[in-house]
Amino acid sequence: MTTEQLVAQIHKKQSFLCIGLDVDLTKIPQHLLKEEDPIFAFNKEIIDATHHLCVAYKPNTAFYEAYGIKGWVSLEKTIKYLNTNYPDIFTIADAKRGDIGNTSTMYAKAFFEDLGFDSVTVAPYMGKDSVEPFLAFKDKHTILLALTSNAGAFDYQTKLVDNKELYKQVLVTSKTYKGAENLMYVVGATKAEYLSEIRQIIPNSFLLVPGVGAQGGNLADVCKYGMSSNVGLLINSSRGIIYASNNLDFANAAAQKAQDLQKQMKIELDKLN
Ligand SMILES: O=c1ccn([C@@H]2O[C@H](COP(=O)(O)O)[C@@H](O)[C@H]2O)c(=O)[nH]1
Repeated sequence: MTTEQLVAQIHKKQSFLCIGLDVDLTKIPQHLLKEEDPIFAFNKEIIDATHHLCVAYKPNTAFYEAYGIKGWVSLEKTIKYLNTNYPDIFTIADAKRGDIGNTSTMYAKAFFEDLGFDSVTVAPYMGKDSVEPFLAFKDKHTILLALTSNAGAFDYQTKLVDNKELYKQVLVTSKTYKGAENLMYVVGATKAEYLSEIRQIIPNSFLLVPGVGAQGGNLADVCKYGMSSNVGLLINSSRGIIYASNNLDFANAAAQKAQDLQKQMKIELDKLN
């Protein structure tokens, strides 16, 4: 999917919500455990109930890898289900990969070609030759970790390197990479106060913003400081939506939570006009 197509979907749905599919078998409704593939059964119901309220889904691969080969099969079924039934949805493999060049190429093939995701999250710390292999794929997006939502973000990301915070070095340097037009960046909703300065460096790049809901980030603050003229935001909520209920009504409860966020997003989008 191109960035222009993503922006068009945001305006059509009046939403820049990304729903995180972080499936933990200890948290899903018990009746689904009788299904042959409980993870996929859960995802399918969540997706069918919420697809009209969001523009993106983000399975975090850790939640699938934790279940071994069965988990990987559930991930594959989930992305195929999305691509077949909801081709206008932007898909994010939250895998936080990155390695020496030939290995990064294999990661990119795995997520873009084999699984068919639109984007993958990548850690920037092995540098240019670890990121550019992902950028070589047409109409696929590489989402670099810039300033993450967790407390440990302050361990390294805000430290000065050549008189500039490391996360700013990541933003400035990555803009020079071949294929940089397909870069997006992760900035935590818990770091909203940094967004004005981030926007001075990358005025129009899309930001994937996790950390609203369970982690305490505030949607209005993210929009106030982080929204660009092309919207430029995908705000993610995982636990706050998918675990709204663990009863039979779980998918409706998830849709209600998603709608609450979508309504707030509509108000923010109206301010752009
Ligand atoms: O800085 C980051 C980068 C990634 N994440 C991931 O996003 C979701 C957040 O889940 P919630 O349940 O909405 O808190 C999860 O997959 C994280 O691994 C992040 O939180 N912060």
